[in-house]
Amino acid sequence: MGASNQSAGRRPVLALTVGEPAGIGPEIALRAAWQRRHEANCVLLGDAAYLAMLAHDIEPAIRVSALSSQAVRNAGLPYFGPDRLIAIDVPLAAHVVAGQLDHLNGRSVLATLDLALEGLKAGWFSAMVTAPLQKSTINDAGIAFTGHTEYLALHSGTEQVVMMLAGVPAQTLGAAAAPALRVALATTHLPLQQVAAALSVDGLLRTLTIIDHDLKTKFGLAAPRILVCGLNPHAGENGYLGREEIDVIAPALAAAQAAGIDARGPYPADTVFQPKYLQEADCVLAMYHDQGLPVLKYATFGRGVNITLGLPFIRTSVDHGTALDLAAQGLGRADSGSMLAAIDSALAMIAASPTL
Ligand SMILES: NC(=O)C1=CN([C@@H]2O[C@H](COP(=O)(O)OP(=O)(O)OC[C@H]3O[C@@H](n4cnc5c(N)ncnc54)[C@H](O)[C@@H]3O)[C@@H](O)[C@H]2O)C=CC1
Ligand SMILES: NCC(=O)COP(=O)(O)O
Repeated sequence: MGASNQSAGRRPVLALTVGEPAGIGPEIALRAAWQRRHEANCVLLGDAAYLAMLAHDIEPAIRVSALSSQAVRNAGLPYFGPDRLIAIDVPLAAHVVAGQLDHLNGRSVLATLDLALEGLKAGWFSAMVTAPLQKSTINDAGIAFTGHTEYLALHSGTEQVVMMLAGVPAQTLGAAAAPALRVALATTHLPLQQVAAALSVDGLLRTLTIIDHDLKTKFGLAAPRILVCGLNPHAGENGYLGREEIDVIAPALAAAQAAGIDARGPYPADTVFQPKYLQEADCVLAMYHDQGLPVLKYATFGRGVNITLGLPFIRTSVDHGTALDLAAQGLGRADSGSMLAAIDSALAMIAASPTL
């Protein structure tokens, strides 16, 4: 999957799904794609007429040319220069009111992901970058959906993937070779009550194997160092505050170490995010969503990137959601920084893994 469509000298082609139409996704996708038009050929996947209208309102200089998906299927994706953005039309069912969700548009949002998957398989795109969607709207449209991460795994036939967010913390911004904070998750969008039961020795070993493999192949790290959090307070306090560290996490770590993976722990989650530990690490593996992501967002919000490891193609995304509150206030409120970072990360990963 993901055969490269690059020719010498051409900009990498990225599929940009524009996300929930009533949120800030279409605006930040247009702004970021235009800002990076000399570095990447960002092909927007969304309602082309809506995107052209929005582009004009953002900045009249932004030109959007529409293509139908059938035309691309028939003749391939034509190469365009940086004087315009391309939108492959995925029509919406209902008129968009900024800030107001409409479940009638849920299927169209999902269809943009399907088109990106099709295009990655067909070699139209080298990577996909996703703007935020509203998970509840897709469920309201009658389709069970927990997130891009799970959907892309399922629809690319990938048994297990790993969600990882990365960003450069504010205090090291601007420093030469500032190290990124990377936080991966052992479980993704799961009710908290189900987290402990979802952890297993085999599952954690697979997670550590995917992180180790992808940090080597997509990030160019020769020997990734992974610090692993415990699940319970004080990493279980020798079993007095829970046994998952003893029964599940430590055996998974031993198996990973035996396989040559530099994974250490389990560390109490409330101590591992100190500079003393982080400077010895390339990634921290948290056991669940709200154990790891608040730390990452506190340190890097607005510049962070969400990356799905383990997929047979490159997928990056923003570190934030649909921000309906901002969308409702009109254009120009949302920060496109994370979308730019998601594009830049995808480009860096393409450069680090040209065979993908
Ligand atoms: N990759 C994705 O598709 C993601 C989707 N979501 C979805 O987004 C929806 C809303 O989630 P919330 O928890 O409300 O988080 P949110 O990130 O949409 O909003 C939280 C706060 O951050 C602000 N904010 C978010 N993005 C911003 C930006 N680019 N510039 C300036 N301010 C920004 C918002 O105005 C709000 O005050 C949910 O349905 C959630 O599932 C959430 C995270 C990622
Ligand atoms: N908090 C991260 C998040 O919700 C993103 O999920 P996904 O849609 O990228 O799977």
